Amino acid sequence: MEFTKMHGLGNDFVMVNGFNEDIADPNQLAEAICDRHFGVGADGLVLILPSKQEEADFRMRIFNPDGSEPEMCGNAIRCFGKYLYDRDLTEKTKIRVETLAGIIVPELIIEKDQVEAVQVDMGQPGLGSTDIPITGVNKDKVIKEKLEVENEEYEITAVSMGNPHTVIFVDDADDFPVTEVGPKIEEHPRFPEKTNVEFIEVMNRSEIKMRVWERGAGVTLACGTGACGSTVASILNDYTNQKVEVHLLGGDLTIEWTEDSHVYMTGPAEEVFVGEWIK
Ligand SMILES: N[C@H](CCC[C@H](N)C(=O)O)C(=O)O
Repeated sequence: MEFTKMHGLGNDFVMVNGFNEDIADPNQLAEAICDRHFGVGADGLVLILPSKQEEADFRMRIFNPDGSEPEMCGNAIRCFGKYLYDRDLTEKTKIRVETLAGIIVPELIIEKDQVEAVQVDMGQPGLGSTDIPITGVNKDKVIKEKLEVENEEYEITAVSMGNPHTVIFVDDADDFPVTEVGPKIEEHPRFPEKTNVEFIEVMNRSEIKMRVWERGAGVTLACGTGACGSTVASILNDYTNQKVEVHLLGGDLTIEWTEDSHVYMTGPAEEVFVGEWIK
């Protein structure tokens, strides 16, 4: 099976063209191929598929290294758009992609016939407790909610980008024990679908620093939906303006959200190599 290795700010993916390859058990394949010692190694498996919906051009399915299938992936959808353009699978530069989070629209920014960057309409965030979902609270915005984690209490703001994000504001993101606290919140019983966990240091009203523990993946160098959710959370708490530079371990994303409208994410997408999976 041919695959293409791509990444968005070091959040890396094995891309497989579902038009040419028949994948019988993508959950199992994701676990095997994402393994960094016994497989290719990646933060996710991404399938390029024909859309089942009239109003979409293609369909994207994403699988975490633990085999789970999340609703969306921001860094992957930028890679998805570049993949299609570079292989002449579309002439469009604004592509409508069917996902479990709805139709998401990457727009390719082309310079000298190269994909310089990708701006993505990530849709509207879900703010209510049932959107996340989170139990034990019933509000249309989950802001400064108390979460008991073993003998600690955290103040969280929860936002859905189709997938769940639990945002905690901290004084020093570099210094925070992400690998210790992240999994306890990911698996917390108040999250029926588990959750991604973002730790945010507000630098000023237009910059935040983000560290992330991803649902089904653990620490990653970048998380696109997480950067969107964290920006929405920062605006809801009036810590930042509507356009924010998000500084991640792998680089920077520009996120913009005007209340009651869509979230827009802009960032790079890179292709690293093509390979053949023989297992
Ligand atoms: N692990 C995430 C999916 C990948 C999201 C992230 N890699 C991104 O760029 O949005 C989840 O289970 O919701």
